[in-house]
Order: sequence, then structure tokens, then C-alpha cells
Amino acid sequence: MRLEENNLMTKNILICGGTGLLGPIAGNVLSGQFSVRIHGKSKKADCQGNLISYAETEALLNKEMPDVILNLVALTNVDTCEEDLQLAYNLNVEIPKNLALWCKKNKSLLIQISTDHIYNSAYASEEDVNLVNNYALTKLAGEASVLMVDGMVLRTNFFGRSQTEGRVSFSDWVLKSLKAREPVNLFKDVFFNPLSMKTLSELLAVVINSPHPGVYNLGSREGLSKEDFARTLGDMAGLQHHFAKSVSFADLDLKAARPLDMRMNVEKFELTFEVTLPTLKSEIEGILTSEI
Ligand SMILES: NC(=O)C1=CN([C@@H]2O[C@H](COP(=O)(O)OP(=O)(O)OC[C@H]3O[C@@H](n4cnc5c(N)ncnc54)[C@H](OP(=O)(O)O)[C@@H]3O)[C@@H](O)[C@H]2O)C=CC1
Ligand SMILES: Cc1cn([C@H]2C[C@H](O)[C@@H](COP(=O)(O)OP(=O)(O)O[C@H]3O[C@@H](C)C(=O)[C@@H](O)[C@H]3O)O2)c(=O)[nH]c1=O
Repeated sequence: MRLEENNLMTKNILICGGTGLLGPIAGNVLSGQFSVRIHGKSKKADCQGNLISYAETEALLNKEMPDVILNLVALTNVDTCEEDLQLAYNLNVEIPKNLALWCKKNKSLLIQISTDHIYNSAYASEEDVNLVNNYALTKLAGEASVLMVDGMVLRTNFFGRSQTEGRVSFSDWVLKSLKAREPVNLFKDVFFNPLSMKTLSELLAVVINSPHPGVYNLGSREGLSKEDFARTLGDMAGLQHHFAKSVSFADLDLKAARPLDMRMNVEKFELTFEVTLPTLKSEIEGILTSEI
């Protein structure tokens, strides 16, 4: 089914890179409304392929014929992006370009998940980009081909219970560390406004049902420092956290530089899609009470 033929029919969604952290939760939520297929590269999935090759991408997509592609493929290890710019380019730039090319030929909608990592100021609007590392540079570059085919770019960050072996979210790491009473370092000077993976996935359904091409920040309404996030999560989960250390980002010697303020202004998304986004505190509460 092509999108313009019959909007009443169930849309076929292909989640590329659906075997990572976000994919299984997005797949779970979206399959309530759409016909969803999951793509992966090395892990078992409904379909498989290395999307760096256009020939392989085209063969896979010609078989799947999705109405909507949700692209989650990325090199998400920020330090590896710094060490291997070519690999970061291949995954974060070439793959969205390959998907965009196929979508243009086949009139499908491409939704690209991007990142808050491309900002570095309080409540940045979509034009306030400030790049400090290769991950940010390549993620931003990957957005261009999506926008050229009237796709949608959602700049976001997320947390929640991982369903993927070998992938932990920031909240998983915090809960595990506090339960084990490990004296972890918590960044007091790094700020963000992520959503839970469940809320983000529910909003993806809104966007798929009512697409508006363009680039949007998609996060919670009020952000926190990563330290306050961790301590708030600890309090809500009934876990002690006095042994966790409050540190500055500069105290850790990480390979890649990171932005200190990734909080995004989310007004454009709220106005366009007529939704009120939740606060970060309510999102933290949400992951402790919801099943996913
Ligand atoms: N994780 C985070 O905290 C954040 C992530 N984002 C963005 O959200 C999106 C999803 O992130 P996340 O779920 O963490 O991603 P993951 O790193 O967990 O998953 C990456 C996915 O890409 C697939 N993949 C890797 N290489 C290739 C390739 N050459 N060809 C085809 N598929 C490939 C992997 O397949 P396989 O498993 O089979 O190898 C996997 O499904 C990304 O765009 C990321 O930039 C934004 C903000 C925060
Ligand atoms: C937040 C935090 C991280 N760390 C460590 C964990 C890790 O080795 C390193 C960086 O962790 P961060 O959580 O800041 O992760 P980072 O790798 O910078 O994470 C990013 O992931 C990519 C995919 C994105 O798109 C971004 O939005 C962002 O979430 O610092 C601490 O020791 N204490 C902390 O309080």
C-alpha cells in the first residue's frame, strides 16, 4: 500500500535499527496501531541487512515496501565516533542518505531519530546548533538528506527500562548502581530534558498519523542535571544515593568532548502536533510505574 492510496488502511512501518535500545519499545508501542516490521544488522530481526550499501538497502526495502521508515540506525557510542570518523559517517550520514533515496523513489515517509547532543545551551531552539564532537557532527549531517525528501527529523534523548541484552539506558545504569550501592560519579553540570522511551514511542504514533515534514526538538518540558535526574530517580524508587558522588563533567577523562547543556526548547513540536509534553519528573515517575 502506498501512503496516498488509502489512509484508512494500516500503514506498514519498518523500524530500521530496531534491535537496539529504543527499537523494541517503539516496536511494541507502534504495533498497537500499525503493521510493524523490525530490521537489524547482526541481531535476529524480522529482516536483516547492512544498510551502508545502497544495493543491499534497495533490495531489502523493495521486499518490505514500507509506507513509513523509522530510522534508528546510528553509531551511538560517542567515544567510538571520535576515534573512527569514517564509521560514524557511514552509519550516521550514509545510511539516512540511502534510506532517503529509496523513500524519494517510492514516495514513502522517512522519520529520522536525531539527538539533543547537537546543542550546547539552555533550552535551545532548532536553529541553535552547537557541535562539540564527531557524533554530533555526523548526526546533524545525516539529517540533511531526510529533510530533502520531506521527511521528519526528531531530535531527542530518552531513558527507561531496556529490553535489549547488552544495551542499558542511563536510568538502568543509575538504578543498578544505586541498588549495588556503588559510589558512581554523577554529573552536576550536564543538563538534559529526555523523555521515557514509552512516551517517545507514543509520540511517534502521533507523528506517523499526522506527519508534518521538518525538524523538531522532542523532549520533556523541564530538564534536570544528570545528577538531579539520578537522585530524583533514586528517591522515587526508594533507593539511597548519598554514596553517589557529585562531580563535574571535566573531572572525568572521556575520549570525546560532550555538550554540557542539551536542554531543548520543545515549543515547535507542541504547537505543530497540538500536544503538551510531560515534565521530566513525571517521566521519571512513569518508568517506575509502567510495565514498559
Ligand atoms: N541511546 C541514546 O541514549 C540516544 C540515542 N539517540 C538516537 O536514537 C536512535 C536509536 O538509538 P539506540 O536505540 O540507542 O541505538 P542502538 O545503538 O542501540 O542500535 C543501533 C541499531 O543500528 C543497527 N545497525 C548498526 N550498524 C548497522 C548497519 N551497518 N546497517 C544496518 N543496521 C545497523 C543495529 O543492529 P544490530 O543490533 O543488529 O547490530 C541496531 O539495531 C539513534 O539514531 C541515536 O542516534 C538519541 C539520543 C539518545
Ligand atoms: C551522565 C553520566 C555519565 N557518566 C559516564 C557514562 C559514560 O561513560 C559517559 C557519558 O555518558 P552520557 O550518559 O553522558 O552518555 P553519552 O555517551 O554522552 O550519551 C549520549 O548518547 C548518545 C547516543 C546521545 O544521543 C546523547 O543524547 C547522549 O545520551 O559518562 C558518568 O560517569 N556519570 C554521569 O552522571
